[in-house]
Amino acid sequence: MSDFSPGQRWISDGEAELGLGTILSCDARSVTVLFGASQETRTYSSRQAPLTRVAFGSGDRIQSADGWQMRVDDSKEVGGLIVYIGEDDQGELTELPEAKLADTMQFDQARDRLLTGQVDRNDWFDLRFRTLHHFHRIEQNPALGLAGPRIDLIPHQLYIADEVSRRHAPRVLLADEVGLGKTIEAGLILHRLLLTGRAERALILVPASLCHQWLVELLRRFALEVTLLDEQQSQAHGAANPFEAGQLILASQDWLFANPHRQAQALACAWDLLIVDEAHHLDWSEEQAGPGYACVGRLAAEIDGVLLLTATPEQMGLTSHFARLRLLDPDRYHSLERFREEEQGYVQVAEAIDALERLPGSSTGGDDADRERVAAVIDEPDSLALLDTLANPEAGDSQHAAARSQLREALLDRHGTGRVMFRNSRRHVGGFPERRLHLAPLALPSPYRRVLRKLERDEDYLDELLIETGLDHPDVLIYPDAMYQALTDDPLNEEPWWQFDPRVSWLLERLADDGEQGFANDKVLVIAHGRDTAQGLAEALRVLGGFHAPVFHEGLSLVERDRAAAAFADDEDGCRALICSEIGSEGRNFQFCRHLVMFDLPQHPDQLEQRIGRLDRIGQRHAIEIHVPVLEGSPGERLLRWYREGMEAFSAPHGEGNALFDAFGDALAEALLDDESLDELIAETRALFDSRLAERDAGRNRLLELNACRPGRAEAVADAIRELDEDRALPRYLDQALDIFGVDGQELGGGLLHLQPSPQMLDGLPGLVKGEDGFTATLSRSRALARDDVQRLSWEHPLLREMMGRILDGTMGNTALALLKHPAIPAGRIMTELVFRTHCPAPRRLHVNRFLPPTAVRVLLDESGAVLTDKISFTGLSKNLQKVKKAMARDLIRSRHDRLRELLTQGELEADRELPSIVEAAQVRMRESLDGELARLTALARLNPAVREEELEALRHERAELDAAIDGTRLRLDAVRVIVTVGEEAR
Ligand SMILES: Nc1ncnc2c1ncn2[C@@H]1O[C@H](COP(=O)(O)OP(=O)(O)OP(=O)(O)O)[C@@H](O)[C@H]1O
Repeated sequence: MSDFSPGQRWISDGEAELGLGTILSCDARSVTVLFGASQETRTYSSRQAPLTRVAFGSGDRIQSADGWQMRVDDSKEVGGLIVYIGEDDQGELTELPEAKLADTMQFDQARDRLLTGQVDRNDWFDLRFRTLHHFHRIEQNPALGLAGPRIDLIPHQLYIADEVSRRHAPRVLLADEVGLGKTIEAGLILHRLLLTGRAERALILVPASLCHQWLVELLRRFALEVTLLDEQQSQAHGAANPFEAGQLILASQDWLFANPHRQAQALACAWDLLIVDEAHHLDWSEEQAGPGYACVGRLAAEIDGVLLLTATPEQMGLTSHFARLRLLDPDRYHSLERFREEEQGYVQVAEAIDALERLPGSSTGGDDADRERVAAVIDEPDSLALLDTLANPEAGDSQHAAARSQLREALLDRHGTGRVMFRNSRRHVGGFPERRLHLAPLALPSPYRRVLRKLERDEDYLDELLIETGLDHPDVLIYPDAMYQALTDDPLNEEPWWQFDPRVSWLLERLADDGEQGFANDKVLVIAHGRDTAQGLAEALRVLGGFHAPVFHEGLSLVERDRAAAAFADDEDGCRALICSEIGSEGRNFQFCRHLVMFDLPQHPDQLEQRIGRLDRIGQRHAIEIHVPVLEGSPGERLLRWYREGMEAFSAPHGEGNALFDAFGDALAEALLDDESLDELIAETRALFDSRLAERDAGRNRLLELNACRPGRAEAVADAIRELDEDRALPRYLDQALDIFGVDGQELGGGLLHLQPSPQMLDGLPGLVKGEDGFTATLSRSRALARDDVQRLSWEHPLLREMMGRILDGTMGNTALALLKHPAIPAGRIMTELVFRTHCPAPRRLHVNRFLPPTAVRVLLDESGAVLTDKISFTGLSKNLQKVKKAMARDLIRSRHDRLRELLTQGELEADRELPSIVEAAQVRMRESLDGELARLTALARLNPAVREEELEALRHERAELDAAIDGTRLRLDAVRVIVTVGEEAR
């Protein structure tokens, strides 16, 4: 057709991704086009070629094949070809023939796509606008990143996760008591940082025995897929750095700490977050740092965000505890001496915080006393000013509340372990099951008795025994089976310990007993201190009772351990008993079981608590039955007395185990053979225990508790999550998005939905692969919690994030044309509905999205250019629109090309009017946040000379950079819909 001539530039309607095409040849029948950017040539029938002529107009930016750019002012036609006239990058007036346009020119901007006739479906445009609207709304929701995971809303966890993940580079010790959900807290923090784009890469280091559990929890609860790395996997990467194999790497501490080469590789990668579980094993002393501490120390020096998890932070002693805090915040924890002194002052600070709650009021006596209590612990001018505000009756309630909360924060932050450590205890969280102790006194068998009597008679024999057995003191006393085994000269001919040890026959009886305290119909977890004991016991049950129980100890491979744990967890065919060694079971979740047998006792009270913590965890629905077989007259029995009478170790966690062990551990070892010294020791232990409890309630722990969960804030987060859970827009959006992406959703009843890819599905989506079965999901949190096989759909689910991301990052729905029938508007008029989006280019490390998420500005113009935005809402308009065939849409656009171009330019000016208020609001948010942080550091610097000036400077610099970045925000056209009015006859 005569429309075509060689050298003209056209674009394919159906394959816009081919780029800008050039007509090579044409005649009456066919036209051949070369698409230079994709090296493709296409020949079409001249009469029906799906091509649109590319013609730019005034204001458009175009690129030349030589790389320079031009803003078009005008154009002329020379021999059927367009020549553009405008200013180049240097502001010089110049000409550019269309043949010289860059083949690679992108037509992904809404403006270009529209003007070149590329229109998407009307419902895509609709979805795009709604996506932008919801994305902006959700990005700003205070619960973002905490609402998606499949967890129960437990206040102390939500508070910690929210508080920590708001921080720029969180570095904290999560130290809740065993089983209160530290893994969940760490998962929530990680999830939020990833979702908000403030972290991309995380390294998670956990004991080998917990690798699989972490892997499963992160996937099942947080929909996070992590890469589990071990030596074998690493070797498969050859010379490449295996830590680059994924964004989220999970690795065993045992492996990494022992492997300097792999440590160097881990250090060579960029990470945003380091998570270290069971961090009490990172020990440090002034003479020497353990290998774990050294490795984590090096990583923590490089990585901005660090989460250390431990239920028993002081298990390795106060010095190690302090060293771990220093690793997190070297500025705050610069001197052990000072740290110790500070701890003495905590009672006063805790009292001051309680007094703060009672302020303000008139100047009556009681209030004065409270004010003095607060004044006694502060001397910084900012805090004094806050106290003055509280004392000022003229200040309103909200000013009082704000001053109180800031002062509280300052006190918690500057005194005590405030910002760095979070420790919740069952005592103040509440709602945990009762613990019941059942003792089974058993006669001491003669092979054990013989040795013990000799030890009691002959003081020197202990040294001989230690040499002979190679065991440590007091292990040799409290683990008689190990002692016996070590003394056995000829293991083949002498009977094994389990043949005569009455604890074995007792256990077998219990396993067969179907009474209330028997285990015939129940699961039981058996923990023994040593791995050899655990193995021997399993053999004994098999040989003597035909009872099969898997063993779980540190010597097993990961797979073997996981297999054992899975066999135990299995409700249907699983085994009833699992035998664990001390270290092997740490951190594991066994709350589906209520019976715990302590086959022997550990030496350290924190280990005792770790044992009970396997069962006493969130999710435990029964009272916990703790069974201890006791060999009468043995050191083990004396140890039991120390635990029970000295510190009530079996009734509830008290967190004083390490202090008591530090004070009396040595004396205890001596008293294990002597009842008289034991009585004295128990009395002393009890006295210290009682006094520490009293002190704790007033001082350090009171401060920790105040800091670890602030109920008001926790409730606010939970409310925000519930609001998202109940968001009625979600099912509507989901319906529309699934339909457009080609996913079939089938209601299964009971709030369940089965999602299945349809043959038309647009590419693969998370969990959905064409030709494969999909997955079952629910919007309900409680249903998802009740059923492991059902996924929970939320705004944060990967499927929704992916669909939203594809829409917002791509061109999908950024142009449309629709018809509007309206009796009051003459037919043939056009309206343009323009959607602009804020763009704030800034380095990623600034996380500018926290203050300014992509924000939409909608402008609706009628043909005359009148602004109708406020008169006709998006929804009001949208529901009255009708779709139109693409070819007709292209013709309509072609026919109104020039007017559309003018309207687009006018729309830009209209939208720009909105920009200053958007920028200003973001600036206010940014300043509130950073100025607070700056004030905190400045105040800390006054108390703590180790806070470096460079650090304050860095923060000031960040504030300045953010300020400039936010100021540089521009609006860009994100999508445009042309609306053409039609008369009633078109109906
Ligand atoms: N909010 C929650 N919703 C549902 N389950 C939870 C929640 N919090 C914790 N749990 C479950 O309770 C158990 C204990 O949680 P978690 O493992 O996080 O505790 P922990 O403090 O890390 O324990 P440990 O001190 O033994 O390492 C886990 O099985 C976990 O899945």
